[in-house]
Amino acid sequence: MAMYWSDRVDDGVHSGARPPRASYVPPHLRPNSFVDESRHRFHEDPYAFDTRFGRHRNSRQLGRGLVGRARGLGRGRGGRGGRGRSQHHGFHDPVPEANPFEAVVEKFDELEVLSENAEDNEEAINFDAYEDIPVESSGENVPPPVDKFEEIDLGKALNENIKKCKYVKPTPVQRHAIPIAVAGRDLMACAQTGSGKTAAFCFPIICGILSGQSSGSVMPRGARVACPTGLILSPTRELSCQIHDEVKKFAYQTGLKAVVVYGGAPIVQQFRNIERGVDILVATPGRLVDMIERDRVSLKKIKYLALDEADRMLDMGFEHQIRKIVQQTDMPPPGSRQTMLFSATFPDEIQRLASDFLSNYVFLSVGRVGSSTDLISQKVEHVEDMDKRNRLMELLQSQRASGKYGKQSLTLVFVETKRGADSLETWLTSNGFPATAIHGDKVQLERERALRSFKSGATPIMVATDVASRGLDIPHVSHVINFDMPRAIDDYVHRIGRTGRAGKHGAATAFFNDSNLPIARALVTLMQEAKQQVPAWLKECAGKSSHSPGDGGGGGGRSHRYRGGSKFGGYDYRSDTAANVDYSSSSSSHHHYVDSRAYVNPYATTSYAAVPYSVPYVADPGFYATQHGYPAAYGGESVAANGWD
Ligand SMILES: Nc1ncnc2c1ncn2[C@@H]1O[C@H](COP(=O)(O)OP(=O)(O)OP(=O)(O)O)[C@@H](O)[C@H]1O
Repeated sequence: MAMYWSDRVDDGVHSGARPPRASYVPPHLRPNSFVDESRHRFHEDPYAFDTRFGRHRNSRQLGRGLVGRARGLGRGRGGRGGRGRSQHHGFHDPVPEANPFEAVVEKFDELEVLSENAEDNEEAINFDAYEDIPVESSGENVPPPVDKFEEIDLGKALNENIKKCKYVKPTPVQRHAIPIAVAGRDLMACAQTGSGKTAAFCFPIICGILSGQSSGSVMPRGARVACPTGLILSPTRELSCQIHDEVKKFAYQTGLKAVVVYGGAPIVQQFRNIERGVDILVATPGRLVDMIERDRVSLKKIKYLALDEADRMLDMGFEHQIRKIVQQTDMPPPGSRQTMLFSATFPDEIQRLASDFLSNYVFLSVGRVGSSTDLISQKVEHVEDMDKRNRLMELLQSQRASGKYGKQSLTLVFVETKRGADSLETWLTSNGFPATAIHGDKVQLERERALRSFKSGATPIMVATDVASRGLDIPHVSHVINFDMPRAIDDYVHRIGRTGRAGKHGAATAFFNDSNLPIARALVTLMQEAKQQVPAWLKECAGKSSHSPGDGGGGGGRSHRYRGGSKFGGYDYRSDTAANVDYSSSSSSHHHYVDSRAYVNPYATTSYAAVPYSVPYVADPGFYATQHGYPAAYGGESVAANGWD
């Protein structure tokens, strides 16, 4: 008998004789009814992308049975600081879905699937785009990479789900990270945005729990404390929900239970969800701490801990909570659990902090740490603040004129402040451009509504603060506009990474003026690495900014980790002999690959020694913040208030 998704994953099913109230359906569980049934076409970028990656798409329509869904009823009241009364809207509650892959079909239909037979799909996705990415791994006895999922013993059920997801072969980060993690090693992995890091930590957790026959999901009758075996932490509610959806797909029909808990949603409902048992808990840190303090979650059985957006999780906004969760609870210590840290950016001072949580770990970087993918066509324009709206309007008008506007071509506009987001949304809408906005002052229902409206194309423009900058995997985002530049280059990398994902192309436009000078140098370097054309005026700005006092020479909060010179992979801070003299022992190894072809670069280690812009590590948690310009706060808003959960 077919197993229904809602039967397996305990998401807070309304039980008992009373029929469930029709409830608000969060976007993560809702199939996209707006998706055009005609063939999706690869979007074209506004800046004449290289079209060599374009492939013919299969005309076969994948089945898209309508999935039962409930209609939203209540409207959360708006208001600052989440003061709006939050009725029970069934946040991320279960919706009777026939099968999680029904909704997934649309998502994966985005991918270049050429044939129903997975075996024939070798070139289904644009893996060519990743072929020349340098890969570096370091640590003791690093397990070698694989070329196919079948080379790793992931178990029958997971393998079937991987096929259903149309993951024909692993992306480079998966190729390297999964064997390392499946071998039980701790891992710090850095890979470019949109390159498949989620699966890289989900597969080993699912496979490990299944093979270990752990039974965290079974709670004794009357027990109220949930004891998950796997814990995945992420910085935002939306990202946690997205990861939860991914885990559910990958763990479909395995018997594993995945639950998500996050702030802004009714905790009582989430208690009910975890009471039904949980193997893999996906959480935002604040809500998890709350649950631990109320003795409703115990971490004593944790065998797998993954931090997505790990550098964000360990910087000043979250470090305290993460330390509390990882070091001040009953969670087994490093060595007794397996810890995996993933991000597209990994400043070396954060690497140092992170090593507190790891044991004999492997450092893996796919591409240079903090680099952006060259699938994104980047453009920087000099625009004064007072001209930004007009310029934005021009860009949107030209997109509309060329047909690159609408539900198949979404535009994400990043601004610095929440107030700025609201005001730009209003202005765009009143000028005939349907827009929505997402930021941390909106109640969760409004955030989800905004995201849903954007994803569906009902409002093909979304104005966002950094709350939407990391991790979100939204199909059809073809253009990211940095209306306000971020203060740190890493934030720029994550923001533009909302486009150009999974081998697709995207475009990013940044409005730059003198107030952004501190980021100029890092921006130029980043663009040059990604083979982008850098305007001469920007190079001049970079020349000026490199001499700015206090920026360490690189600007953008990155100078101290921007190790010039090496063309290979990333940077494991342990390679810095000054930082870790023991590391250069003969038992450790340092591998460089170009893609999966083993390539040993004899000069790599020494190349790191040439650190032109290095500044000393300061054991001061405020240091990283200072580098990111946080103490001055974003326009008077604290980092936490900026929307991080
Ligand atoms: N092996 C694969 N084959 C096909 N598609 C894949 C594969 N792995 C991942 N994807 C798809 O690629 C997209 C990006 O993956 P994911 O969100 O995990 O990227 P990421 O590296 O975590 O990005 P970010 O740094 O922005 O968080 C997703 O839509 C995912 O389903």
